[in-house]
Amino acid sequence: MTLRIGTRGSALALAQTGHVADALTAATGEDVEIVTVTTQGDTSRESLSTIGGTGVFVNALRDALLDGACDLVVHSLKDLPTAPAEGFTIAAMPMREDPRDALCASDDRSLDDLPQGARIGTGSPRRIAQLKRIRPDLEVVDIRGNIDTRLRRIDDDLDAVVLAAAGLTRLGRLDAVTGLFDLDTWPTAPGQGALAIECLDDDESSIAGSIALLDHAPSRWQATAERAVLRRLEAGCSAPVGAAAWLDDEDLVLQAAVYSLDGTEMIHRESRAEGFSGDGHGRELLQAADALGVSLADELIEAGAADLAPLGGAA
Ligand SMILES: NCc1[nH]cc(CCC(=O)O)c1CC(=O)O
Repeated sequence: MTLRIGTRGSALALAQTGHVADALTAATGEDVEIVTVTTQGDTSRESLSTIGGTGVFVNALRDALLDGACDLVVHSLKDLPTAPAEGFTIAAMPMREDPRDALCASDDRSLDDLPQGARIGTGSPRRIAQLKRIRPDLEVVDIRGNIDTRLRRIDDDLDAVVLAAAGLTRLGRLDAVTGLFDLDTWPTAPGQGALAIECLDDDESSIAGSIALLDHAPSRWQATAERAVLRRLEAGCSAPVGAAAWLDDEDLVLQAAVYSLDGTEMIHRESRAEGFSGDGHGRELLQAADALGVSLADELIEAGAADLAPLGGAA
């Protein structure tokens, strides 16, 4: 049997899918074929929000599954809405990459090295708020486009850009990184650095079982807790919300923050749950991770998170 993997055609998506293809071949011994799915988001010159937000990428890949054009698809988990999609299942979350954000500045400068008023590029409301919080003097410039396009702006018209370390790692562009932000002062997008491998939710097929060989339980626990925060807040992927979970021995630690868009206000909470051990892929630990995220989100709401910033809506 040949396993056909659907992917977007961006350099990042192809790099991610290449890793999944190699891992799948190694784990199953099956042949693997990569099917590039062109989405409206890749070809249209309209802005993403005009054509339906980041959902256009996800929907085009799901349509390819429904049409039978491929057997599985690879998403960046942070771009995947938290609402469960009927008829589809996330059959694996492989070992996650570094979830941190990275600074890429010209002349090897760190954030502290940047002069007053330096121009720094990002289009993410969360990153804008986090930057304004620690360096209110900087001029934040709204930028779009793929990772290479953004990196080219450094030395062109910007002093620096902020990007996910994971994307830079997967593209072999760690050379551009001049600083990394600590998760406890700079929690990133829920699920950042993780991949979701999705297929049809079909009991008759053995595909989900093959894909499940790539699942990495600790990555799934972390991502599940982080995404539960976003879901409970009813927040979209462009909300100024950061969440970061990690394992401290057998405790799952979760921190989350909600920011006002101008960065002047922040509500930050931390919580932990015990008993996350072994390579248990069982339901109970996933439910416990989800419950940890839900209760932390409730603490944020209790503290006034919904008044700080618009949480819902697409990009
Ligand atoms: N929203 C775009 C996007 N989706 C996934 C990544 C990077 C890889 C990842 O987080 O897994 C990026 C680029 C970025 O935020 O710098």
